[in-house]
Amino acid sequence: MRGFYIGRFQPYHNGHQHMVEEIAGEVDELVLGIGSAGDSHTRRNPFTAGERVMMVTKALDDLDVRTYVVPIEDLERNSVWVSHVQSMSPHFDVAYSNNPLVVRLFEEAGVEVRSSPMFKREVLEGSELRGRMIRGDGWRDLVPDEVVETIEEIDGVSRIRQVASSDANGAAGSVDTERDADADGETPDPA
Ligand SMILES: Nc1ncnc2c1ncn2[C@@H]1O[C@H](COP(=O)(O)OP(=O)(O)OP(=O)(O)O)[C@@H](O)[C@H]1O
Ligand SMILES: NC(=O)c1ccc[n+]([C@@H]2O[C@H](COP(=O)(O)O)[C@@H](O)[C@H]2O)c1
Repeated sequence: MRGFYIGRFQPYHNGHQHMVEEIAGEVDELVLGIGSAGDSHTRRNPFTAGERVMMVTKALDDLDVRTYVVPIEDLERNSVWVSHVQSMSPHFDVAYSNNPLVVRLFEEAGVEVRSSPMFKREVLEGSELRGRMIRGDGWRDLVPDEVVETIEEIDGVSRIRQVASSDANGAAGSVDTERDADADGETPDPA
């Protein structure tokens, strides 16, 4: 049986790794989708698809399950997104996600979906990690060692600080208003 798990992985952290280890116990092969693959160099999506491929490929090297890493760009239309995913991925039998929209879209398309409880979500959340990198607070213990290596190789902390501070919405310096601060085209939350 082949499973599919998609995330933005900005960055790939120990919550994702925990979920992958659980999935690995249920499937023979795993497709890891790198979501929002066209996005990079924003506060919410600082890393390129290639950099995220590197993070997850290295972090999954010791995993006992064959893994295929597939970058998947976003589409304007949610209604055809599952077909888009299927067109980019090896065939899969079950999708894993804790994202309510993703769960709904797969279920409506007739794909079996499995969810799992969030693992240490108070710290293992992408936005929390990005905030820690910007502020200079501890983040290295919250991601696999291979992700630390990749982020250091690409000078990722310096990048995320720069894109956060040069943000077009004038939210420079703010570390708590990521959605507002991001210049990636998302509609900001109302103040
Ligand atoms: N701590 C966690 N435990 C279990 N699943 C998680 C955890 N964090 C994220 N996930 C799940 O992994 C998938 C990919 O998540 P994603 O890449 O958006 O990470 P995130 O930590 O939620 O990041 P962000 O804050 O950037 O949105 C989603 O299904 C998400 O619900
Ligand atoms: N219409 C679309 O392009 C569409 C719909 C649902 C999810 N997605 C993507 O799937 C990924 C889901 O990952 P998260 O669970 O990490 O949010 C994200 O990259 C998200 O942008 C895209």
